Amino acid sequence: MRVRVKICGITRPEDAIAAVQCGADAIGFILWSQSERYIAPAAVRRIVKLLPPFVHAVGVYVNPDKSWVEESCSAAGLSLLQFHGDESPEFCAQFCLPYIKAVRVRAELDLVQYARQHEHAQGLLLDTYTAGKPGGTGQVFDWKLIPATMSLPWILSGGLHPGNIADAIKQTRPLAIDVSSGVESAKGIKDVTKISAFMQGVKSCEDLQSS
Ligand SMILES: O=C(O)c1ccccc1NCC(=O)[C@H](O)[C@H](O)COP(=O)(O)O
Repeated sequence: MRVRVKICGITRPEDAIAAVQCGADAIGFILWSQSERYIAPAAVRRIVKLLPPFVHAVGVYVNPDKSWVEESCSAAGLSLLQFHGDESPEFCAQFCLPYIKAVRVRAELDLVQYARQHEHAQGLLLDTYTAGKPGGTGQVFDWKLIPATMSLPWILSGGLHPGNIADAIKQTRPLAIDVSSGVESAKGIKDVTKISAFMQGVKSCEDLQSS
């Protein structure tokens, strides 16, 4: 099966269109107002209307109020939720959309146990731990910390870019990958040349993926 790709931190329609034309499977929108990549739900909705069917519109939240998720996910027209903070499994599972749970990988965290706790998640998004920054850091974590087996599908994230994506896929064999900083020219502004080079890197691993 080919590796699925989510391009996160989209704020402009033209970047969403470029990502989809390059083969992205999911587009991520940061619905956490403290991010430089924040986008308001009404603006998300305008972009979502441009997406073809079967491309996921993912809303990214960090320790949100229940009411904010309810209000924004319906206003934005999301198809998938991504919780990127310390949300409990019960909190994440209470909405009418499927969710993925982001986890910031560090040696002292038991990912196998974490996956078991989030049994209702569609998958775990493995991201880099940086104190004080929930996500979108552009930093890589130590891929050796990924367990050989987990009870949930997982998505590789954190510091991926055109120059390391092929190695990342070869070394970790992820189901899916997620990128933000590595395909940007500035925070929230994507660079089509970088998106295209990133997707070429993914495609260069296709033989490996189907073997
Ligand atoms: O991108 C942000 O600003 C952000 C802020 C708060 C929580 C999550 C955020 N991004 C979520 C993502 O899914 C990013 O793509 C992921 O953290 C990887 O980012 P990067 O290392 O920049 O590729």
